[in-house]
Amino acid sequence: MTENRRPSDSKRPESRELLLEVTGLQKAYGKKQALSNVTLSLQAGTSFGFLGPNGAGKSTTMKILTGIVKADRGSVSLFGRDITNDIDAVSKYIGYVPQEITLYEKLSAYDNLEFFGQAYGVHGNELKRRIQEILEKTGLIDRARDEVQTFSGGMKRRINIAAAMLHRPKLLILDEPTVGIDPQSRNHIFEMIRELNKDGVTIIYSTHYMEEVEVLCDQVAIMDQGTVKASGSLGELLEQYGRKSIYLEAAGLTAPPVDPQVTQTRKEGSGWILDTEHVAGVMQRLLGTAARSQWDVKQLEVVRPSLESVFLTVTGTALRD
Ligand SMILES: Nc1ncnc2c1ncn2[C@@H]1O[C@H](COP(=O)(O)OP(=O)(O)OP(=O)(O)O)[C@@H](O)[C@H]1O
Repeated sequence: MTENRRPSDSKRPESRELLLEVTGLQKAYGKKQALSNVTLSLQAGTSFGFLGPNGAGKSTTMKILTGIVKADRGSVSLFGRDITNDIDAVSKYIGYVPQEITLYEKLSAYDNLEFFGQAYGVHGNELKRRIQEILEKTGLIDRARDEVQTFSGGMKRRINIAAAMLHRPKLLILDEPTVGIDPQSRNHIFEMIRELNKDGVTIIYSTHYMEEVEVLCDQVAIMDQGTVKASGSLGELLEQYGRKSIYLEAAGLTAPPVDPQVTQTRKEGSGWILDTEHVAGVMQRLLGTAARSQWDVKQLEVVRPSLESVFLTVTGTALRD
């Protein structure tokens, strides 16, 4: 994992322009209802994490946003304009990095970028300049003339992201871009995304890795079984759904202490996790009991709510199930 930098909550969404509005999307593949009702809105400049297990419907939603898949119902508008059947607006304003790498293996990185740039309507010296600039951001400028088939999966992915950026889209959609790639490429990809976002590009980033959302995104939607179960800033989700708990480890404590304000307990390592909405009161009573009962306390601390616990509360299952 790269450095633990989290985008600040000070980028208040309400001060931004509404970029994307998705309302009531439904999609079935035969009998399989992939999306039952997807509604979300996105402010310009957001780095938006789309979190959910395999099969939740993330890719289908992204494909509808990019016009690759047609929704059975619902609408998508960009800057207030309905883009459901407006392929020109989609290709002008949106860059899409699909889950599968789409590059020509026998072409060099440079030639691939030239091809995709032209396909997006960028030509001549302007295209050359943008390719040079984007290659520098990928960290692969030294490999520009090498065939893509000699690249690692992560290097290909970096070029794939670059290809989606040459027409300078306002919104970049990335579908699980770090699956199966090396840590070095992952760090590069994170840096590329952060830099793009800093330059004002809105990001939609789909993943089933919570830690990626935690370090990369300021807004999150949790998706499960074809709907958005919860969305908001990371801080809002942690506040609303995160389980607050206390970790207690004491020598010889073979069962968790009983407290009326502890809702759930579970073993973790050599100690116990005690979930509670009343951290201060429970903590105080635990300290009292520990002193009276002469527990040999090794560790007693408040555990910060995690996105993992938010996911558990919202969906009823752990993401890694
Ligand atoms: N072309 C298709 N034909 C039939 N079923 C499909 C098709 N594409 C997706 N599905 C089904 O629709 C549901 C949602 O899939 P989708 O790929 O959108 O989920 P996801 O959250 O992106 O998952 P993953 O992380 O595996 O990509 C799944 O049950 C999937 O099997």
